[in-house]
Amino acid sequence: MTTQPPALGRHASASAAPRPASPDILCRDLVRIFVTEGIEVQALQGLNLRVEAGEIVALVGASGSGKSTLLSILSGLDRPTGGTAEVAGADLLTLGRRDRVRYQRQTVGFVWQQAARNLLPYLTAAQNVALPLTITRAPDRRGRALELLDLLGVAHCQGRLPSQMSGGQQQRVAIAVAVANSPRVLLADEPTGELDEATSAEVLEMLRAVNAETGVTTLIVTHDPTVSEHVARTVQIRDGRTSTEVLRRTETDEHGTERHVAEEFAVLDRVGRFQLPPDFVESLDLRDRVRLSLEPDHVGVWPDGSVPVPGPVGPAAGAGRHRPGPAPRHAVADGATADVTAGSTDETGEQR
Ligand SMILES: Nc1ncnc2c1ncn2[C@@H]1O[C@H](COP(=O)(O)OP(=O)(O)OP(=O)(O)O)[C@@H](O)[C@H]1O
Repeated sequence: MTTQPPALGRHASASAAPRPASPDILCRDLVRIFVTEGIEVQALQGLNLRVEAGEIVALVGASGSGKSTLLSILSGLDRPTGGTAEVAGADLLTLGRRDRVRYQRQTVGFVWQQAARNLLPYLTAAQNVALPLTITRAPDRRGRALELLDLLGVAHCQGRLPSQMSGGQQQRVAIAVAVANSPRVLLADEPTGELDEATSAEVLEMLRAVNAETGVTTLIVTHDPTVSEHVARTVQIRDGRTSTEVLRRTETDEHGTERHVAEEFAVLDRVGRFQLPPDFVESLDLRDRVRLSLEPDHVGVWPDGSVPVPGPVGPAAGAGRHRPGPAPRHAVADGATADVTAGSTDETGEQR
Protein backbone atom coordinates (compact mmCIF):
# COMPACT_ATOMS: atom_id res chain seq x y z
CA MET A 1 0.00 0.00 0.00
CA THR A 2 1.57 3.33 -1.00
CA THR A 3 0.66 6.88 -0.23
CA GLN A 4 1.46 9.31 -2.99
CA PRO A 5 2.29 12.90 -2.10
CA PRO A 6 0.04 15.54 -3.64
CA ALA A 7 0.96 15.89 -7.29
CA LEU A 8 2.91 19.04 -8.04
CA GLY A 9 0.93 19.62 -11.21
CA ARG A 10 -2.07 21.00 -9.36
CA HIS A 11 -5.63 21.15 -10.55
CA ALA A 12 -8.38 23.72 -10.30
CA SER A 13 -11.27 22.46 -8.20
CA ALA A 14 -14.02 24.12 -10.23
CA SER A 15 -14.50 20.90 -12.22
CA ALA A 16 -16.04 19.00 -9.29
CA ALA A 17 -18.97 16.61 -9.77
CA PRO A 18 -22.57 17.91 -9.55
CA ARG A 19 -23.38 19.09 -6.04
CA PRO A 20 -26.56 18.88 -3.99
CA ALA A 21 -28.42 22.15 -3.48
CA SER A 22 -27.78 22.74 0.21
CA PRO A 23 -24.40 22.10 1.84
CA ASP A 24 -24.18 22.05 5.65
CA ILE A 25 -21.46 24.73 5.68
CA LEU A 26 -21.44 27.46 3.06
CA CYS A 27 -19.13 30.48 3.21
CA ARG A 28 -19.15 32.84 0.26
CA ASP A 29 -16.83 35.83 0.01
CA LEU A 30 -16.66 35.85 3.81
CA VAL A 31 -14.98 38.92 5.28
CA ARG A 32 -14.06 39.69 8.90
CA ILE A 33 -12.32 42.94 9.65
CA PHE A 34 -11.06 43.78 13.13
CA VAL A 35 -10.31 47.38 14.01
CA THR A 36 -8.02 47.99 16.99
CA GLU A 37 -6.81 51.50 17.81
CA GLY A 38 -7.70 52.68 14.32
CA ILE A 39 -5.78 49.88 12.60
CA GLU A 40 -7.72 47.47 10.39
CA VAL A 41 -6.85 43.77 10.24
CA GLN A 42 -8.59 41.75 7.53
CA ALA A 43 -8.63 38.33 9.19
CA LEU A 44 -10.88 36.85 6.48
CA GLN A 45 -10.53 38.33 3.02
CA GLY A 46 -13.33 36.80 0.94
CA LEU A 47 -13.14 33.21 2.09
CA ASN A 48 -15.06 30.53 0.19
CA LEU A 49 -15.82 27.13 1.70
CA ARG A 50 -18.47 24.53 1.02
CA VAL A 51 -18.88 21.37 3.10
CA GLU A 52 -21.57 18.92 2.05
CA ALA A 53 -23.90 17.20 4.52
CA GLY A 54 -22.14 14.21 6.09
CA GLU A 55 -18.68 15.21 4.85
CA ILE A 56 -15.56 15.38 7.04
CA VAL A 57 -13.14 18.14 6.05
CA ALA A 58 -9.92 19.43 7.59
CA LEU A 59 -9.07 23.13 7.33
CA VAL A 60 -5.31 23.62 7.68
CA GLY A 61 -3.37 26.86 7.89
CA ALA A 62 -0.42 28.60 9.48
CA SER A 63 -0.71 30.80 12.55
CA GLY A 64 -2.59 34.00 11.71
CA SER A 65 -4.20 32.60 8.55
CA GLY A 66 -7.72 33.11 9.94
CA LYS A 67 -8.68 29.66 11.24
CA SER A 68 -9.92 30.75 14.68
CA THR A 69 -11.73 33.73 13.19
CA LEU A 70 -13.63 31.42 10.84
CA LEU A 71 -14.47 28.97 13.62
CA SER A 72 -15.72 31.76 15.90
CA ILE A 73 -18.11 32.78 13.13
CA LEU A 74 -19.26 29.23 12.35
CA SER A 75 -19.83 28.53 16.05
CA GLY A 76 -22.01 31.62 16.38
CA LEU A 77 -19.66 33.42 18.79
CA ASP A 78 -18.72 36.17 16.33
CA ARG A 79 -20.40 37.90 13.37
CA PRO A 80 -18.80 38.38 9.96
CA THR A 81 -18.26 41.85 8.53
CA GLY A 82 -19.61 40.78 5.14
CA GLY A 83 -20.29 37.90 2.79
CA THR A 84 -22.29 34.76 3.47
CA ALA A 85 -21.93 32.23 6.30
CA GLU A 86 -24.62 29.57 6.51
CA VAL A 87 -24.56 26.43 8.64
CA ALA A 88 -27.33 23.84 8.35
CA GLY A 89 -29.55 26.52 6.82
CA ALA A 90 -28.89 29.11 9.59
CA ASP A 91 -27.73 32.48 8.28
CA LEU A 92 -25.03 33.54 10.75
CA LEU A 93 -25.13 37.18 9.65
CA THR A 94 -28.72 37.70 10.66
CA LEU A 95 -29.31 35.07 13.36
CA GLY A 96 -31.07 36.67 16.36
CA ARG A 97 -30.03 36.17 20.00
CA ARG A 98 -32.56 33.43 20.88
CA ASP A 99 -31.99 31.51 17.67
CA ARG A 100 -28.25 31.82 18.22
CA VAL A 101 -28.54 30.11 21.63
CA ARG A 102 -30.65 27.30 20.11
CA TYR A 103 -28.15 27.07 17.24
CA GLN A 104 -25.25 26.63 19.69
CA ARG A 105 -27.11 24.06 21.77
CA GLN A 106 -28.59 21.91 19.02
CA THR A 107 -27.28 22.63 15.54
CA VAL A 108 -23.54 22.63 16.16
CA GLY A 109 -21.25 20.77 18.55
CA PHE A 110 -17.72 21.91 19.47
CA VAL A 111 -14.48 20.29 20.47
CA TRP A 112 -11.87 22.81 21.60
CA GLN A 113 -8.13 22.38 21.99
CA GLN A 114 -8.13 22.95 25.75
CA ALA A 115 -9.64 20.05 27.69
CA ALA A 116 -10.71 22.52 30.38
CA ARG A 117 -12.97 24.26 27.87
CA ASN A 118 -14.67 20.98 26.88
CA LEU A 119 -15.30 19.29 30.23
CA LEU A 120 -16.40 20.44 33.68
CA PRO A 121 -13.68 19.34 36.11
CA TYR A 122 -16.05 18.35 38.95
CA LEU A 123 -18.26 16.07 36.81
CA THR A 124 -17.45 12.49 35.77
CA ALA A 125 -17.17 11.55 32.10
CA ALA A 126 -20.75 10.19 32.05
CA GLN A 127 -22.09 13.31 33.83
CA ASN A 128 -20.26 15.59 31.38
CA VAL A 129 -21.88 13.79 28.42
CA ALA A 130 -25.30 13.82 30.10
CA LEU A 131 -25.13 17.58 30.82
CA PRO A 132 -26.03 18.87 27.33
CA LEU A 133 -28.81 16.25 27.23
CA THR A 134 -30.19 17.66 30.49
CA ILE A 135 -30.23 21.18 29.02
CA THR A 136 -32.31 19.97 26.04
CA ARG A 137 -34.42 17.68 28.31
CA ALA A 138 -33.57 14.61 26.27
CA PRO A 139 -34.94 11.24 27.51
CA ASP A 140 -32.71 8.40 28.80
CA ARG A 141 -29.72 10.65 29.35
CA ARG A 142 -27.57 8.09 31.16
CA GLY A 143 -28.21 5.42 28.50
CA ARG A 144 -27.29 7.83 25.71
CA ALA A 145 -24.16 9.00 27.58
CA LEU A 146 -22.94 5.42 28.04
CA GLU A 147 -23.71 4.57 24.43
CA LEU A 148 -21.58 7.52 23.24
CA LEU A 149 -18.70 6.77 25.64
CA ASP A 150 -18.76 3.22 24.29
CA LEU A 151 -18.69 4.46 20.67
CA LEU A 152 -15.65 6.60 21.56
CA GLY A 153 -13.88 3.68 23.29
CA VAL A 154 -13.91 5.28 26.76
CA ALA A 155 -16.82 3.48 28.44
CA HIS A 156 -14.36 2.37 31.15
CA CYS A 157 -13.80 6.04 32.06
CA GLN A 158 -17.48 6.76 32.75
CA GLY A 159 -17.00 7.27 36.51
CA ARG A 160 -13.74 9.25 36.27
CA LEU A 161 -13.22 12.97 36.64
CA PRO A 162 -11.29 14.73 33.82
CA SER A 163 -8.22 14.91 36.09
CA GLN A 164 -8.28 11.10 36.31
CA MET A 165 -8.10 10.68 32.51
CA SER A 166 -5.29 11.06 29.96
CA GLY A 167 -5.37 13.91 27.42
CA GLY A 168 -6.52 11.54 24.67
CA GLN A 169 -9.30 10.10 26.86
CA GLN A 170 -10.45 13.61 27.75
CA GLN A 171 -10.68 14.54 24.06
CA ARG A 172 -12.67 11.37 23.32
CA VAL A 173 -15.11 12.28 26.10
CA ALA A 174 -15.19 15.83 24.68
CA ILE A 175 -16.26 14.43 21.28
CA ALA A 176 -19.02 12.47 23.04
CA VAL A 177 -20.20 15.69 24.74
CA ALA A 178 -20.11 17.54 21.42
CA VAL A 179 -22.32 15.03 19.60
CA ALA A 180 -24.63 14.23 22.55
CA ASN A 181 -27.51 16.29 21.15
CA SER A 182 -27.02 14.88 17.62
CA PRO A 183 -25.93 18.20 16.05
CA ARG A 184 -25.93 18.57 12.27
CA VAL A 185 -22.39 19.94 12.34
CA LEU A 186 -19.35 19.20 14.52
CA LEU A 187 -16.64 21.90 14.72
CA ALA A 188 -13.26 20.92 16.14
CA ASP A 189 -10.69 23.64 16.86
CA GLU A 190 -7.15 22.19 17.11
CA PRO A 191 -8.58 19.10 18.86
CA THR A 192 -5.12 17.51 18.97
CA GLY A 193 -3.13 20.62 19.85
CA GLU A 194 -2.21 19.40 23.35
CA LEU A 195 -1.58 15.75 22.41
CA ASP A 196 1.45 13.76 21.27
CA GLU A 197 1.61 12.38 17.74
CA ALA A 198 0.27 8.89 18.45
CA THR A 199 -2.62 10.14 20.60
CA SER A 200 -3.42 12.82 18.01
CA ALA A 201 -3.77 10.14 15.34
CA GLU A 202 -6.14 8.19 17.61
CA VAL A 203 -8.33 11.22 18.29
CA LEU A 204 -8.49 12.08 14.56
CA GLU A 205 -9.48 8.49 13.82
CA MET A 206 -12.20 8.83 16.46
CA LEU A 207 -13.54 11.95 14.76
CA ARG A 208 -13.59 10.03 11.50
CA ALA A 209 -15.38 7.07 13.14
CA VAL A 210 -18.02 9.34 14.70
CA ASN A 211 -18.54 11.04 11.33
CA ALA A 212 -18.97 7.65 9.64
CA GLU A 213 -21.20 6.25 12.38
CA THR A 214 -23.50 9.23 12.96
CA GLY A 215 -23.22 11.15 9.66
CA VAL A 216 -22.46 14.42 11.52
CA THR A 217 -20.88 16.93 9.12
CA THR A 218 -17.41 17.57 10.56
CA LEU A 219 -14.96 20.44 10.16
CA ILE A 220 -11.57 20.03 11.85
CA VAL A 221 -9.51 23.22 12.02
CA THR A 222 -5.82 22.75 12.69
CA HIS A 223 -2.28 23.81 11.86
CA ASP A 224 -1.25 20.13 11.80
CA PRO A 225 -0.77 19.03 8.16
CA THR A 226 -0.81 15.32 9.12
CA VAL A 227 -4.57 15.64 9.60
CA SER A 228 -4.87 15.14 5.83
CA GLU A 229 -3.96 11.46 6.37
CA HIS A 230 -7.23 11.00 8.25
CA VAL A 231 -9.78 12.76 6.04
CA ALA A 232 -10.73 12.61 2.39
CA ARG A 233 -10.57 16.37 1.89
CA THR A 234 -8.15 18.93 3.33
CA VAL A 235 -8.61 22.62 2.56
CA GLN A 236 -5.68 25.00 3.01
CA ILE A 237 -6.37 28.50 4.36
CA ARG A 238 -3.84 31.25 3.59
CA ASP A 239 -4.15 34.96 4.37
CA GLY A 240 -7.84 34.67 5.18
CA ARG A 241 -8.79 32.77 2.02
CA THR A 242 -9.06 29.12 1.10
CA SER A 243 -6.18 28.55 -1.31
CA THR A 244 -5.75 24.87 -2.19
CA GLU A 245 -7.39 21.60 -1.33
CA VAL A 246 -6.15 18.01 -1.29
CA LEU A 247 -8.55 15.21 -2.16
CA ARG A 248 -7.62 11.68 -1.15
CA ARG A 249 -9.14 8.52 -2.48
CA THR A 250 -8.35 4.80 -2.47
CA GLU A 251 -7.80 3.04 -5.79
CA THR A 252 -7.66 -0.70 -6.39
CA ASP A 253 -5.60 -1.93 -9.34
CA GLU A 254 -6.26 -5.01 -11.49
CA HIS A 255 -4.34 -7.19 -8.97
CA GLY A 256 -6.61 -6.04 -6.14
CA THR A 257 -3.84 -3.96 -4.52
CA GLU A 258 -5.13 -0.86 -2.81
CA ARG A 259 -3.27 2.44 -2.85
CA HIS A 260 -4.10 5.88 -1.54
CA VAL A 261 -3.94 8.71 -4.04
CA ALA A 262 -3.81 12.38 -3.07
CA GLU A 263 -4.35 15.19 -5.58
CA GLU A 264 -3.92 18.87 -4.85
CA PHE A 265 -6.25 21.46 -6.41
CA ALA A 266 -6.24 25.26 -6.42
CA VAL A 267 -9.51 26.75 -5.16
CA LEU A 268 -11.14 29.00 -7.76
CA ASP A 269 -13.60 31.61 -6.51
CA ARG A 270 -16.76 32.76 -8.27
CA VAL A 271 -14.99 35.48 -10.25
CA GLY A 272 -12.05 33.31 -11.30
CA ARG A 273 -9.44 34.27 -8.70
CA PHE A 274 -7.14 31.69 -7.19
CA GLN A 275 -3.90 31.68 -5.20
CA LEU A 276 -0.74 30.41 -6.84
CA PRO A 277 1.04 28.07 -4.40
CA PRO A 278 4.02 29.86 -2.77
CA ASP A 279 6.51 27.26 -4.09
CA PHE A 280 5.30 27.91 -7.67
CA VAL A 281 5.70 31.66 -7.15
CA GLU A 282 9.18 31.25 -5.71
CA SER A 283 10.53 28.76 -8.21
CA LEU A 284 9.65 30.98 -11.21
CA ASP A 285 10.31 34.22 -9.31
CA LEU A 286 6.80 35.43 -10.17
CA ARG A 287 6.03 38.91 -8.90
CA ASP A 288 3.78 41.93 -9.53
CA ARG A 289 2.27 40.58 -12.75
CA VAL A 290 2.40 37.49 -14.95
CA ARG A 291 1.58 36.57 -18.53
CA LEU A 292 -1.35 34.23 -19.12
CA SER A 293 -2.20 32.13 -22.11
CA LEU A 294 -5.36 30.14 -22.72
CA GLU A 295 -4.57 26.72 -24.19
CA PRO A 296 -7.13 24.12 -25.31
CA ASP A 297 -7.00 22.28 -21.98
CA HIS A 298 -5.08 24.48 -19.55
CA VAL A 299 -3.96 28.00 -18.73
CA GLY A 300 -0.27 28.87 -18.94
CA VAL A 301 1.34 31.30 -16.49
CA TRP A 302 4.72 32.92 -17.27
CA PRO A 303 6.91 35.48 -15.50
CA ASP A 304 6.36 39.00 -16.80
CA GLY A 305 9.79 39.20 -18.47
CA SER A 306 9.57 35.92 -20.39
CA VAL A 307 8.04 35.24 -23.79
CA PRO A 308 5.16 32.77 -23.57
CA VAL A 309 5.20 29.55 -25.55
CA PRO A 310 3.29 30.50 -28.72
CA GLY A 311 -0.40 30.13 -28.00
CA PRO A 312 -3.29 29.90 -30.41
CA VAL A 313 -4.00 33.26 -32.01
CA GLY A 314 -6.98 32.75 -34.24
CA PRO A 315 -7.32 30.48 -37.26
CA ALA A 316 -3.86 31.46 -38.56
CA ALA A 317 -2.38 29.45 -35.68
CA GLY A 318 -3.69 26.52 -37.73
CA ALA A 319 -1.91 23.17 -37.95
CA GLY A 320 -4.79 21.65 -36.04
CA ARG A 321 -2.77 21.62 -32.79
CA HIS A 322 -4.90 24.18 -30.94
CA ARG A 323 -8.42 25.38 -31.28
CA PRO A 324 -8.64 29.13 -31.95
CA GLY A 325 -8.38 31.06 -28.72
CA PRO A 326 -7.38 34.39 -27.25
CA ALA A 327 -3.85 35.73 -27.22
CA PRO A 328 -1.72 35.78 -24.06
CA ARG A 329 -2.74 38.47 -21.59
CA HIS A 330 -1.45 39.84 -18.34
CA ALA A 331 -2.62 39.27 -14.80
CA VAL A 332 -1.74 41.43 -11.85
CA ALA A 333 -0.58 39.52 -8.80
CA ASP A 334 -1.76 40.69 -5.40
CA GLY A 335 0.69 38.88 -3.15
CA ALA A 336 0.36 35.49 -4.76
CA THR A 337 -3.27 35.88 -5.79
CA ALA A 338 -3.76 36.10 -9.53
CA ASP A 339 -6.78 38.04 -10.72
CA VAL A 340 -7.12 36.16 -13.97
CA THR A 341 -10.38 37.86 -14.84
CA ALA A 342 -8.63 41.20 -15.41
CA GLY A 343 -9.14 42.32 -18.97
CA SER A 344 -10.78 40.25 -21.67
CA THR A 345 -10.19 39.53 -25.30
CA ASP A 346 -12.42 38.77 -28.24
CA GLU A 347 -12.01 35.81 -30.54
CA THR A 348 -9.29 37.47 -32.57
CA GLY A 349 -7.27 38.19 -29.48
CA GLU A 350 -8.01 41.96 -29.59
CA GLN A 351 -7.99 43.47 -26.11
CA ARG A 352 -11.40 44.94 -25.26
N1 LIG B 1 -10.02 40.27 18.06
C1 LIG B 1 -9.07 40.58 17.18
N2 LIG B 1 -8.66 41.86 17.04
C2 LIG B 1 -7.72 42.20 16.13
N3 LIG B 1 -7.11 41.33 15.31
C3 LIG B 1 -7.47 40.05 15.39
C4 LIG B 1 -8.45 39.59 16.33
N4 LIG B 1 -8.60 38.25 16.19
C5 LIG B 1 -7.75 37.88 15.21
N5 LIG B 1 -7.07 38.95 14.73
C6 LIG B 1 -6.07 38.93 13.64
O1 LIG B 1 -6.66 38.26 12.54
C7 LIG B 1 -5.69 37.43 11.89
C8 LIG B 1 -6.19 35.99 11.88
O2 LIG B 1 -6.19 35.52 13.23
P1 LIG B 1 -6.71 34.06 13.66
O3 LIG B 1 -6.62 33.98 15.15
O4 LIG B 1 -8.02 33.80 13.04
O5 LIG B 1 -5.60 33.12 12.98
P2 LIG B 1 -5.31 31.57 13.25
O6 LIG B 1 -5.08 30.97 11.91
O7 LIG B 1 -6.38 30.98 14.07
O8 LIG B 1 -3.97 31.62 14.07
P3 LIG B 1 -3.48 30.62 15.26
O9 LIG B 1 -3.25 29.28 14.63
O10 LIG B 1 -2.22 31.27 15.74
O11 LIG B 1 -4.57 30.61 16.30
C9 LIG B 1 -4.38 37.63 12.63
O12 LIG B 1 -3.64 38.62 11.94
C10 LIG B 1 -4.83 38.12 13.98
O13 LIG B 1 -3.83 38.93 14.56
